[in-house]
Amino acid sequence: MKEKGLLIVLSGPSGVGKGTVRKAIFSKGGTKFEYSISMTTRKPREGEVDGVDYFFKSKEEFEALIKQDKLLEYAEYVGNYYGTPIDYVKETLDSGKDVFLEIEVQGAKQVREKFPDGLFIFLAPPSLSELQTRITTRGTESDDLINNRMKEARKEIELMRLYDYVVENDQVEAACERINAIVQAEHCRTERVAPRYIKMLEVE
Ligand SMILES: Nc1nc2c(ncn2[C@@H]2O[C@H](COP(=O)(O)OP(=O)(O)O)[C@@H](O)[C@H]2O)c(=O)[nH]1
Ligand SMILES: Nc1ncnc2c1ncn2[C@@H]1O[C@H](COP(=O)(O)OP(=O)(O)O)[C@@H](O)[C@H]1O
Repeated sequence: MKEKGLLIVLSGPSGVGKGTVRKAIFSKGGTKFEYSISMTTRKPREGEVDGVDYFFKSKEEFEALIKQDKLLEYAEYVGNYYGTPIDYVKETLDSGKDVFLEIEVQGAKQVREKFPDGLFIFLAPPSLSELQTRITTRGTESDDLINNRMKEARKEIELMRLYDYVVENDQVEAACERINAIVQAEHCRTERVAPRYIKMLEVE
C-alpha cells in the first residue's frame, strides 16, 4: 500500500508572517508539499485572486459546506469564516503527497483531533511589539481591526505549547529554512518519540 503523505500545519497569530513565509517556501519551486487553498467569507483584498489566495464564498455558501461536512476544520475569525476543504486534503494525502495548511490556532486544534500524527508548527513573532508593527505596516486593517487582531494574538500565543515545534519568524529566509529542515527531519524519522508536544528545534 502506498504510504500516506504528511499533514503539515503552520499556524500562529495574524500578522506574524504566515502568508509571507508560506509564499516564500512555495515560490522556490522543488517544494514537495502541496498547499491547501482555504475557503473564506472575507472579502478579497486588492490583488487577491479567487482560487489562488482563497476560495471566496458567501456566508450562505460557507454554512452549506459546514452542513455537508465538506470542511476538515473551520473557525470564525474577526467576523469571518475560514475553513479547509476536506476532500482535497484527504485525496492528496492518500496519493502519498504532503499537504501544507496555513491556518489560525482554533482550526489547528480541530485538525490535531482528527490528525494526531500531523506535524504542527507555530510561527512566533520576535516580540508582541514587532507583531503590532507588522500588522500596522501591512496597512490592510483599520485601527479597530488591528486592536482585535492584537487581542486574538495574545490568546493565540498562549496556545504555542500545544505545537510540535515553535519557529521564530525573525527573518523570512531563516524561518523557511527552519520549516523545511523540520519537515525533512520528520520524514527521516522511523518512529515517533513521545511526548512530541514539548519538542523544540533550533536549526542554525
Ligand atoms: N481555521 C482556519 N484559519 C484560516 C484558514 N485560512 C486562513 N486562516 C487564518 O485566518 C486568519 C486570517 O486570515 P486573513 O484574513 O487572510 O488575514 P492575514 O492572515 O492576517 O493575512 C489567519 O490567521 C489565517 O492563517 C482556514 O482554512 N482555517
Ligand atoms: N520576518 C519578517 N520580518 C519583517 N516583516 C515581516 C516578516 N515576515 C512578514 N513580515 C511582514 O509582516 C506583515 C504581515 O505578514 P503576513 O504574511 O501578512 O502575516 P500573516 O499571514 O501571519 O497574517 C507583512 O507586511 C509582511 O511583509
